[in-house]
Amino acid sequence: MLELESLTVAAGGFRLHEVQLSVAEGECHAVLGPSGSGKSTLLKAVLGLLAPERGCVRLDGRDITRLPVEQRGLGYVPQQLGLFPHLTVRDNLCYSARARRLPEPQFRPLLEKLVSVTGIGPLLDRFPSTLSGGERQRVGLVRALVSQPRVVLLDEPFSALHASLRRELWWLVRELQRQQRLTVLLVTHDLTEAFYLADRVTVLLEGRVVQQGDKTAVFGKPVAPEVARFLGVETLVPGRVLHVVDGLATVEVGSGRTRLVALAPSEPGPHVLISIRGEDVVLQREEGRPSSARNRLKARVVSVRPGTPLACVELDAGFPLYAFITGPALEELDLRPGATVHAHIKATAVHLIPRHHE
Ligand SMILES: Nc1ncnc2c1ncn2[C@@H]1O[C@H](COP(=O)(O)OP(=O)(O)OP(=O)(O)O)[C@@H](O)[C@H]1O
Repeated sequence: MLELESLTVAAGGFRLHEVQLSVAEGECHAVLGPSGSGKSTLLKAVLGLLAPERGCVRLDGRDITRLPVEQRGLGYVPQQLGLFPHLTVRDNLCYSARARRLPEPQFRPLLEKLVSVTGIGPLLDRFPSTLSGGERQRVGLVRALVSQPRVVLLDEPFSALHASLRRELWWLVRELQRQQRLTVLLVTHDLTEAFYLADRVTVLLEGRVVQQGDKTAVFGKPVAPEVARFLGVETLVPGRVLHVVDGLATVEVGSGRTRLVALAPSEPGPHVLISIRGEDVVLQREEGRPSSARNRLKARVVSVRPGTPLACVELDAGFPLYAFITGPALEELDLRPGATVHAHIKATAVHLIPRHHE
């Protein structure tokens, strides 16, 4: 298990504050946050490239905070991939395994498998400077995994790859996690990647942990408006809780003409921010179709933004509401600006973020 306790790190004028984080064996933990929030600084401190001001890093209960990088037993795929320019791809790949004195028969089968899955076989005799960004990323990933570290730190490892290869490598990482109980600490901008790969996530904003937990809970129930915005929640409107009965809250939206039913907020208090993910809004052209959704709103289409795989439909439901639907559904429903639709939203998909300042 990898544990960070009250880790405080300074990098120039920037400071990462009191980070508390633990990754269980075989688990993938994603650190998410906007550019400049301190994600790479966090990884560098775990790896030993930056000395923390306070706090500690433990691996299986052992304090490794002051150990040199090479003695920590961590695999690392940095953003700047750090491949040795004077070594061929093949020698780069074998370097860390040999440095860890792994006998060839022990890493050869895994190396061959990784080379084949990532498609870097034709690159083995080339030098890093001749590779494209995506090729370098694949080589960097294979190099980190082939030395069979128990914990691997990945800093935006798939960002230069096209979508299909990226997904294939997600599969690979997941498979290695299952087979070898590989523990992964992943830094990414890509929310889909985090959702696919991670078991738990930490959201960093301006050097502080603002939310941490199971990925479904964090994505579904952001604790603060900034987290909701960062996690791509489209609908965020102020509301007022009118009453709570049996765990269900009735909320007045915006100016008060529309009401929604939601799960009760985590803290009492009337003022909330209502957060609804676009994927959770189901659209119908005709009224009266059976539905288990507690919220059924008549709305007008304001605009349609095509996209792959989901289009974004902006609606006026008495408040600005955004729905994500697939291309075929968009055609089937023939949604154009001005059209009337019915938006169905389950109470469990309406999340209320407490607001303290009113
Ligand atoms: N050595 C340094 N000197 C000065 N500022 C630094 C130094 N290292 C990092 N910073 C600053 O610290 C902040 C956090 O940097 P960091 O690389 O950790 O962010 P990040 O969340 O990984 O960003 P990105 O997603 O853009 O990679 C940034 O504002 C960066 O400019």
